[in-house]
Amino acid sequence: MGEGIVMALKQARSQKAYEKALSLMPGGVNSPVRAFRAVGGTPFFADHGEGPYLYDIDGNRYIDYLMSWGPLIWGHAHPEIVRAVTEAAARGMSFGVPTEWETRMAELVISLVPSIEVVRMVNSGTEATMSALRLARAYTGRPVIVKFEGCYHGHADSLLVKAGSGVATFGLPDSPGVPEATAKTTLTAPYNDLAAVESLFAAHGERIAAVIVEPVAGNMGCVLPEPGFLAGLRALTERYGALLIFDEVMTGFRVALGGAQARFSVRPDLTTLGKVIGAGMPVGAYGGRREIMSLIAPDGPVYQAGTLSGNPLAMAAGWTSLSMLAAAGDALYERMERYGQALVDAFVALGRRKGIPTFGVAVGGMFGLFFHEGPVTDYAAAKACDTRMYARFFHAMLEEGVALAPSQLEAGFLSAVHTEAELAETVAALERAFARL
Ligand SMILES: Cc1ncc(COP(=O)(O)O)c(C=O)c1O
Ligand SMILES: NCC(=O)CCC(=O)O
Repeated sequence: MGEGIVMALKQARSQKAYEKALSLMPGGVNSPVRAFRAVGGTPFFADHGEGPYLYDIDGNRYIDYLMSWGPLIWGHAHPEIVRAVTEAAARGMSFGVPTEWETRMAELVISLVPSIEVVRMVNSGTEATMSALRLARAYTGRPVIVKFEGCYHGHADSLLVKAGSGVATFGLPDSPGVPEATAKTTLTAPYNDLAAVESLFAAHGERIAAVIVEPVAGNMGCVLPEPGFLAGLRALTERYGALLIFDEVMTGFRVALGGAQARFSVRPDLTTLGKVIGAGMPVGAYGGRREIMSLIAPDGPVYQAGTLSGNPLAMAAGWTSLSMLAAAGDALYERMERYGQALVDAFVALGRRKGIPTFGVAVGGMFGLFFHEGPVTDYAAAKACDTRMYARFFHAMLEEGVALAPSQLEAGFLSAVHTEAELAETVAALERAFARL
């Protein structure tokens, strides 16, 4: 560490908590990316959150841009959402018979997401993408899936191939335990490379069930689709009779109220949702054209089920959050993007001043900060970033009271409750952090 004021973090309690957790859980965590392996050091343990702030068990306060990896678009413990969940809980945690919450939620999701006519709730993004693939394979009668290098769609077998996020962070491009026969049914192409997808179709067109894509990639940092990329995928899938699946687990209700499909005006056949849809409760969903969704049991033969799917607490949280987003409208997304762009601009300018290559992207409530001269348009570029510099930067920012994702290959998230005050504080923190890099 160089010059500058270092506000040393108190860590004794988190360290103790982590040591105990390490003996009881793989890596001490319930999801690998929480273990800080990409940036080193001890993960801090959350005590509570309030609005844009996260407090750890040692009493440190952070302006939070991790936001539980995306779901918390209304910040921590938003009073309206807390009230909705508490009221629902008092009436019963789960019933195993339908509730009207589920219908209200379906109605709202369908009204907000342009391509969704019928929707099924599940409990995670992983379940959503896994189910959408099964449906696409059943609908087309074809086995093969096309995905993009560096995109992460959860941990279903078919999708753990050249995946981003923790899979990339930990260097596990092809996870042991995925049968070779399954991995072989997944073909990959570089993100933003339409010609590569065209070649895959030319060679395997009659066997390809679907192309699944993050319409803005958020699991190799934050990477925008180049103009024409999504529309090109739409045209190619149509030409070859394959389905186009937008994995909007991260982008849904985040890059625009109607998701990336609204923002970029491309209609997929199926959409997967997660994160924001549950406002912090475990929720995912998949939906699309009625004709395709009618194959799902009990209407059709494609089986997919869940004891806790459409859980009343989760629906109450999600419905309240989405209703508030609908009321806030486009202005909210414009404001979040303005804040994101201001962070990116400050990051890039500071890098330039110090001769450190920097690049960034802001889109709706999502942003990416790269130690790379840019542009970052695919996984090859994302992987070429200076991850050691990111690790130093991450810790410097933590010491300045700002929590970012603990890996270069992840996106950052804004919320509706981050204000000009947090923005100004974050820019000041960036300045002090860069002084120490
Ligand atoms: C685009 C995308 N799809 C799917 C998933 C998987 O969602 P979950 O972690 O809820 O299973 C994630 C994130 O984890 C994601 O970012
Ligand atoms: N961008 C990657 C994720 O959101 C994953 C979070 C997790 O696996 O815990």
